[in-house]
Amino acid sequence: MLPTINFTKTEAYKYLADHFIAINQQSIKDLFTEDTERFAKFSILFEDILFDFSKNRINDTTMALLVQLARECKLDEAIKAMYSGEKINQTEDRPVLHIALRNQSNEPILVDGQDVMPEVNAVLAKMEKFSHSIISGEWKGYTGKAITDIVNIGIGGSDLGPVMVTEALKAYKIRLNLHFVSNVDGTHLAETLKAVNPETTLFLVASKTFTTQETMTNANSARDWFLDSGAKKEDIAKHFAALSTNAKDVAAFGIDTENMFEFWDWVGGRYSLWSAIGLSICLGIGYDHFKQLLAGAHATDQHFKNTPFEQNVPVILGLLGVWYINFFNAETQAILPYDQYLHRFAAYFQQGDMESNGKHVDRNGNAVDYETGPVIWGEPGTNGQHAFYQLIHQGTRLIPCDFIAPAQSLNPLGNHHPILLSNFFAQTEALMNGKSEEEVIAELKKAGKSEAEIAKLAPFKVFDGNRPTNSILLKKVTPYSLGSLIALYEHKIFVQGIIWNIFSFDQWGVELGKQLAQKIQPELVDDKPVSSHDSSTNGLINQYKSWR
Ligand SMILES: O=P(O)(O)OC[C@H]1O[C@@H](O)[C@H](O)[C@@H](O)[C@@H]1O
Repeated sequence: MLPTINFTKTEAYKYLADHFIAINQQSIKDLFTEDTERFAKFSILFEDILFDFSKNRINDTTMALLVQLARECKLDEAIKAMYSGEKINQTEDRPVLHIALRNQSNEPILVDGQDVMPEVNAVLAKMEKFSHSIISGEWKGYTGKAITDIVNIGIGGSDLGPVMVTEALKAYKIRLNLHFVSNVDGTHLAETLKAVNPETTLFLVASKTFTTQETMTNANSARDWFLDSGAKKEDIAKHFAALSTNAKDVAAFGIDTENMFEFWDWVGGRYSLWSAIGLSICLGIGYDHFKQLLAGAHATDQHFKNTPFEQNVPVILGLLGVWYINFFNAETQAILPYDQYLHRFAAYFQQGDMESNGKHVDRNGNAVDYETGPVIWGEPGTNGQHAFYQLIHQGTRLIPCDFIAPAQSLNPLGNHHPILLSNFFAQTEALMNGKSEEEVIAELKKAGKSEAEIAKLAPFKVFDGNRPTNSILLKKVTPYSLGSLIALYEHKIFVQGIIWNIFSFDQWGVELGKQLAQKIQPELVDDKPVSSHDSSTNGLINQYKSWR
């Protein structure tokens, strides 16, 4: 059982509330002037990842109190409970064990007294064998040709992780072309099918439950398309595989259970890229690289489990988020990767974070009276700079930002990378320092502006600064470092869920819309006007019927 402490009633929270008043008067810039050790103090080198959190609105007291908060909320007990396979996903009565999927130490992890590692390793071995035979061309399609294209059909956690990782590691691609179909909008599948040949395509139907409407609709249409191409029913075995926990429905769909890659109900959808759901990753970059991804995540798992909170990257990331959300009233968190390959990183953690911590009922079943999970958003730099950074620099809202960049480029083209990185360094400096009125006036004078022009323009050119950022500098994007980075963010979400006293591993909030859609679908079959809803929904449905 997880602790059920209301963090706003802790001693640390009370101290933090007082401390906030003091720190709110101070600028990060001044904090740097006061403390020459600040960078050394507030940065952590974890393997090949430098995590610099010194450009935050914190000092020694803040960090000590935040750590005290984590202790009072019994974060240590919660971490132990997760790692030992306790059923901490209490509303679904399941353990939360994505750490087992990458447990390279092979130390037993028990669920109901049974070690899960042999099963985990057996599926990994099956993935290894299968991906080798597809990549090598040994596996043949129904006309005897090698597979050239993989189409992963899945949605949510059965799509976003593999998409993000295969994009991030595109430089490691071996030979297969990867496609991802998630949206039930027929356009997604239709456009994908235009680009592939049924004789050389392997479909992966990725669904934990194997009941998700969008995925099953896309999978059925893909199967029809395949059979319409002249293939026979028995050829499905050569062109369809399933990644699922539901063997019964996989067999009913017509997929040979030999081609089923299993995982378990203790793997949350949004934490499943490490499981059989990662098969598209194996096929794209090869099993050895997939193993490296798992090894990187395992290193983070060890760090999270064994490192004192003061030096623990996910703990600090999580606590800083709490600091801004619950004391500074920040509503959003930006994730800004300065790496084109990481262009889906923020989108991936939109599900990871918002589906986990977008909750308003605490672990006692009571509505909370404080804010919980933030809105996660972001785009790769420098594109974001030319789009929404205006608001981050001069808008009215405080937006904590995570800047992420690799020191080494995988495409060292001319001077592109130094230009990219100079922007990465400049932005966090600018957000912290801002530009004072005196500086603006001096600049305008130098540019030869008149007194009147200066008075008119100066207010618009001032930057308040004092806007907090984390910088995460990776040596290089590799399968290993990416695995570590993803796991850092996963555990950050866990930390925040524990502090906010919410359940991070269920997702009841996605059900209502699904239920209503199921009810509406039969109402769309004929042209009769509907009157069973509110006037807006009736009006929209009836207009749709008259236009289609
Ligand atoms: O893998 P499945 O069972 O098809 O589920 C896909 C997604 O379905 C959504 O409804 C859930 O909110 C996600 O968490 C999940 O990842």
